[in-house]
Amino acid sequence: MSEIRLYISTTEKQAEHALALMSDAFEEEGFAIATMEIDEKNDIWEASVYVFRPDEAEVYDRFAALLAADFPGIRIQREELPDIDWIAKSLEGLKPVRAGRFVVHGSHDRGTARIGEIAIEIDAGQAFGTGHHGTTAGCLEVIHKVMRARTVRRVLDLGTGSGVLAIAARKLAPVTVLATDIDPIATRVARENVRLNGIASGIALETAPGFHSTAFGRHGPFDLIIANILARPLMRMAPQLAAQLAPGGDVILSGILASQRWKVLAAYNSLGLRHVRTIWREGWVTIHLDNRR
Ligand SMILES: C[S@@+](CC[C@H](N)C(=O)[O-])C[C@H]1O[C@@H](n2cnc3c(N)ncnc32)[C@H](O)[C@@H]1O
Repeated sequence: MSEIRLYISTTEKQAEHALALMSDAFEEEGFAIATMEIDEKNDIWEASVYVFRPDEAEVYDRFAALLAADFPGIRIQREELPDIDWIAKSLEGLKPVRAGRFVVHGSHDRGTARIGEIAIEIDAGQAFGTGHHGTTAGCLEVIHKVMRARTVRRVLDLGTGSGVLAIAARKLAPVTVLATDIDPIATRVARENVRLNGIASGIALETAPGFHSTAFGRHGPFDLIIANILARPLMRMAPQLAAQLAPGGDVILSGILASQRWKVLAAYNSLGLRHVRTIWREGWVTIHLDNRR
């Protein structure tokens, strides 16, 4: 059955607002919603709800009613999506992913990087982080933005999974990285990936739940802390995370559903961290904060 995308064209700020309205109205009923950036330079975004044909008329009317007050006169557009070929779709999942300057690829796609891109090789395995998930890609994008803007020396990658983010930071600049995970399998896989990516030094791997390790004292404080975990542990660990941040440092948080972002932001704002940007990918948000005044 064909799927239909109903969408509006907005600015980034408006897309955020539309998504909040849409998540209240549609998400509980199982309709997928999303925002995506269309044109970074001109700040053009789209906010979409996905429906199957039998629901289209009803969802269209509800979408129009939802937008009437805050987006008067906005045009709801429609795109019919082709029927999905699931085999092709599953192979697509193995294709290289581009985010920031990084291209994350499997071993079957070696040599895929274009001039100026940084290749990271990760095969799908027992640890999270091939780059295909919106949270990983969001983190990669913000890592690139932060490290392009200023000199970073010490990085913490909390919940490293496959090690993809630690590898990205180390490949981008001569930083030292402490990469930790609660799961010993993840730290083993990350160690293999570090080696596979030709990184001989600069990344220390440690198995630890949250901040329960002496490694933090040895390697911190950090100029950049990246934690792609989940909203609840991120809120719970906010005081320890903030305590590990060097003055003038940056924090990248992900694993947060769009509807949870305000609570996470509040937890970190109350510790003196300031919101810099939010990246939206497939219903997940990546939040960038800093402690510069
Ligand atoms: C969503 S994955 C992120 C992996 C990778 N950093 C990425 O961005 O693709 C979250 C990882 O955090 C780890 N994790 C979950 N809770 C943790 C905790 N309290 N302390 C350390 N690691 C944790 C999980 O084992 C998992 O490998």
